[in-house]
Amino acid sequence: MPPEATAAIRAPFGERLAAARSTRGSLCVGIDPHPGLLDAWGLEDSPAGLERFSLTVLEAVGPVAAALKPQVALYERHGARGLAVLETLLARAADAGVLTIADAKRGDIGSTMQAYAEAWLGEGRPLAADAVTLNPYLGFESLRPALDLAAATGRGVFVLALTSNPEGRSVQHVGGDASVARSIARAAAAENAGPGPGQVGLVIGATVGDAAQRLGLDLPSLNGPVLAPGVGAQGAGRRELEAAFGAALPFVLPTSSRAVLAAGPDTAALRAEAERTRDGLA
Ligand SMILES: O=C(O)c1cc(=O)[nH]c(=O)n1[C@@H]1O[C@H](COP(=O)(O)O)[C@@H](O)[C@H]1O
Repeated sequence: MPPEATAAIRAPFGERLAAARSTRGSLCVGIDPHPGLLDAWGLEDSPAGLERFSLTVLEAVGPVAAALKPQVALYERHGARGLAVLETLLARAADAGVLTIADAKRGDIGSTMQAYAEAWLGEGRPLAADAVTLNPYLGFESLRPALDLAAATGRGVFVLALTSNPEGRSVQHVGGDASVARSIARAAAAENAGPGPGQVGLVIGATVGDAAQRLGLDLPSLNGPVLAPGVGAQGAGRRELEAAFGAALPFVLPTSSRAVLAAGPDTAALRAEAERTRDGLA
């Protein structure tokens, strides 16, 4: 057994997320250090600017969010030094008891997927977060190494089902009752068959309207969390979340990046904006 799959040293992700939501409320804040935001904060578009931005968000928003979701592309564009900043952010968040979801949207054939799983979920790996986003385009079962490693290490995954962008429909909605999105949701639910809240979540954008109901996704039987990006900059708010999820809203973790981040760099203003967003969606 590889070192990444040693016995879990933490409670299962589903339980840890539920605990964070009950104490800090149900908002995930994305850390997306776009060059324009760095500029608006008076920071350079450089690894140093990235680090200042990331640690400020952690300090200001960590205590009032269920989780933070760094978008890894914004770190990758700075190369090795950008990824070093991401490592620092993930380590500091872990020290502060703040859950992290690495938004990496990984997916590949099984042998390569094993390496992605180890990179983002493996015990002792520098980029391991509490959870990672996964892309099931190569087939849900291609994600098996990540599903198994998450279960073994008390970490989680969020599998793309209905994404917030309009182009997603051309793949995810196809097939009516036998849509790709529905098959992904069913496969995720099968992974969460235990008694506690499961560690396999779905990504369903807050902007998708009634697509989840129309395509027959049975979210209450998922027994896992639903990450719902699209709040704020992409136009969704409380009304759109209700339209998208209805009675399944308690399982949903609304997610906002740019709209909250724009309130910085002042930490008090940033925290107040995160709280205002969170409370406005509750
Ligand atoms: O997986 C994601 O986080 C994600 C899925 C999706 O369907 N739509 C979506 O916008 N996202 C991510 O969520 C973030 C949204 O950012 P804002 O539009 O600034 O709130 C970006 O990092 C996206 O990559």
